[in-house]
Amino acid sequence: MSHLTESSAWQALSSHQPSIKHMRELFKEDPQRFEKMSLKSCGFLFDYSKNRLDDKALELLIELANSANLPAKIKAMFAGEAINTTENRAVLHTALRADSNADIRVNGENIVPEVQQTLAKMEQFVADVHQGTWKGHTGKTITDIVSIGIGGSFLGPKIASQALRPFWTGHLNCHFVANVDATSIVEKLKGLDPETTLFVMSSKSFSTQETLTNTLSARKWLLDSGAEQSAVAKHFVAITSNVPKATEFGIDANNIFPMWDWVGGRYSMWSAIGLPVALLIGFNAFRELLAGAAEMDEHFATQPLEQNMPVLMGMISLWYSNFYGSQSQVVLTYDHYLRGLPAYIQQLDMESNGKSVNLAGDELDYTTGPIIWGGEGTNGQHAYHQLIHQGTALIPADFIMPLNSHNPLGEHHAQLASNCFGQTQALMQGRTYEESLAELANSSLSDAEKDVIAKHKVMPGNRPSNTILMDKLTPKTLGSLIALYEHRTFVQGAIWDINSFDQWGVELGKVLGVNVLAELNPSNQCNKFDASTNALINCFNSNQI
Ligand SMILES: O=P(O)(O)OC[C@H]1O[C@H](O)[C@H](O)[C@@H](O)[C@@H]1O
Repeated sequence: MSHLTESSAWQALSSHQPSIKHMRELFKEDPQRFEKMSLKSCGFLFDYSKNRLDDKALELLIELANSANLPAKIKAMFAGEAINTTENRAVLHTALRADSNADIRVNGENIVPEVQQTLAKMEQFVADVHQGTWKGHTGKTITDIVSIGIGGSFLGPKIASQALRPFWTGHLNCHFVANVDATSIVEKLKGLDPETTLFVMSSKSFSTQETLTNTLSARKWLLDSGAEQSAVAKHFVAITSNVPKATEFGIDANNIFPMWDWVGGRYSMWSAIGLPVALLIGFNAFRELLAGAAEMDEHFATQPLEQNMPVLMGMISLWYSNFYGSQSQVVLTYDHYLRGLPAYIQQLDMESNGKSVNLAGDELDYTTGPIIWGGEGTNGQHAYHQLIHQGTALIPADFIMPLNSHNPLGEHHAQLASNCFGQTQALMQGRTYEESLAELANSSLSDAEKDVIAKHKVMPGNRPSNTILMDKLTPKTLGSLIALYEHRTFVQGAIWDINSFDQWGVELGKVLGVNVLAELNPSNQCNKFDASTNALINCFNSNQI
């Protein structure tokens, strides 16, 4: 038994869980349930009343958070302590959106001035590109940005650009290349003009195979168009923490935007990794994005645990993972512009909390990160909501929706909202056998047939959901929303005593992939590895199924 599962709060939660009534009963018993289990802050209404929680469970979850020293761990992160213990690094994505007068030290040095200098460099660059001061090698204004990056160097800018489409200034179009599959870059370059295309190469390590390969192909595309080598300086900029490797690669030193090792890749869109977003929406709007995140930081750092949105979201999610055996959780965005957000949260949370040893390196005796997935509503209702309503798995859901659409059109938004709210209600209350049978009362079925069909129509309900509403999707609310999920992830990692900020699990596949690559050529009959891998390699080499 670990320190966590031995704790009195954990034990109390475990013994209390079976006594919690069906949500239908909880709502019947307490007309004030919504008032007691909802929160307004940072422009959000956070409704957590449709959860399998009573007052006692909530109280014990907060007690568990305190017994895990969550308040002290939150302070340690904001203070720049090396909480990423396996890499001996601070975790300071919050510093990227901190006030310019803040004093946040890493190894005794205040890092805020360099963050501000980089923001200023970004702002000037955005202005130069927008105003045509920055031109291509033939003197033409830039029309298209091609962002090359993967993982945390891709998904943040990608989904933020998509979410903030109504805020694009109109100066530029943007294309994202991530996968090493040539189809990605070939399709994205189709129809682009080498004279007016700017490549933004994003790689914290400057050693990611996919990104380097795509950048080499992009450079070849430019030079094959007849451009001189000197043209590269006008069509490539880079964001990296590895400046020497970037200059060695041929990126002009003046075109390199720094980032730092105290920013994790999946937490980096607030840094110069967010340059594609700033180029699309303008720098003032990018500052709004940062301000939204900063507001959530302030909330997270100052609010008592029981009034703290990321803490409540994190603890409620943990409640289902550790006390209901829930293996996956779903994020449902009832907004087409937010259709990419579930994938972003998936990367953020699963790469952070997909761990199985604690900070000391000991195997854990409890579940950690859930499988995060999701998509846009109402599409999911026609795809996977059946399982969420009537499947055997318990899948807690987050519903996210703005009150106001950027595209008000007749009944559309009211119908979207009615679906969002109707789904959370159906998940909560379900449909009893008696209700199902009553619905069949006038059917021509026999009594025996009605009995069977009614059983198939029963929906257990008691399926939990959080609902997050905002006035409108803007750079500010998007910033607060993403920061909310960053801190939710932090909360869970802190309780589970794991390192949410390294990712040792992604390395082996890459190393083995390099060994396989060395065996891929038509004349080679590989027998170096296991029978399966050898066979796959030889099938590829022979180009024959
Ligand atoms: O930004 P880069 O150094 O190119 O890394 C890109 C991505 O690759 C790695 O595999 C990590 O899993 C990600 O956290 C990272 O964002």
